[in-house]
Amino acid sequence: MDMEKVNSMGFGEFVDVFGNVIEKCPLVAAAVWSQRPFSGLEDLEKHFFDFIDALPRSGLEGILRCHPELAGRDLQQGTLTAESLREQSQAGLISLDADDVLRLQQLNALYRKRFGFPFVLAARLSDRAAVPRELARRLHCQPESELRTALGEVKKICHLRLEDLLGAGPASVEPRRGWGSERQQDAPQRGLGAAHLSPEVGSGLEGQSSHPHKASGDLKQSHEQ
Ligand SMILES: NC(=O)N[C@H]1NC(=O)NC1=O
Repeated sequence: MDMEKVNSMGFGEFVDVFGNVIEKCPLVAAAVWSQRPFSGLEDLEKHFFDFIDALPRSGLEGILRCHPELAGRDLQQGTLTAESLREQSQAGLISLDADDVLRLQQLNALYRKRFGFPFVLAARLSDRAAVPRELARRLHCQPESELRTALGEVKKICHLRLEDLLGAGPASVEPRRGWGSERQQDAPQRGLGAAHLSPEVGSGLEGQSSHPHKASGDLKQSHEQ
């Protein structure tokens, strides 16, 4: 999809296509539509980020609270959005054994209790070993810096989803200003999770979106890339 096409979209189509680049927050896309035309992906992305950055703290926390836990209840119940399912599967989180799921759920619960919002991490930039490690590390961070780190992850997820939608090729994530102070070294192996998917699990996932927005390429496709 090129920018000409994006700039020609009516409100409804734009929100249909971009409504989930911020997980379960189509309001952000609805607001960004008014800012068109966009000169390119970076410009489009900047409008999403500017909207987020202008939110009061309650709005920032609200955005974080719209995210499903990693390897959490939505995954067990099949109620993840298509995008989130794809990301969690790429990180290998859909094929954890029971002990690993339990450990992650315990860490997620501790994190939510401490900070009041779920642990958010760009799963596609991580893997099944790094996720619990990073979660355990961030549990000890100060609330204010943790809020910033989590929002930085929301922006990384947004960036990758926009790249998927705009066909910008294999998504790259260079650290950018405003993405928070999170470490990069725990997040090197994109796509690693595919290796952990059994064919049955992988093929069973494609129709599982609970979300009306288009998946950013189906799971199978992403495994074949
Ligand atoms: N909790 C959390 O980080 N969820 C998000 N991360 C990601 O990559 N996709 C999500 O839904």
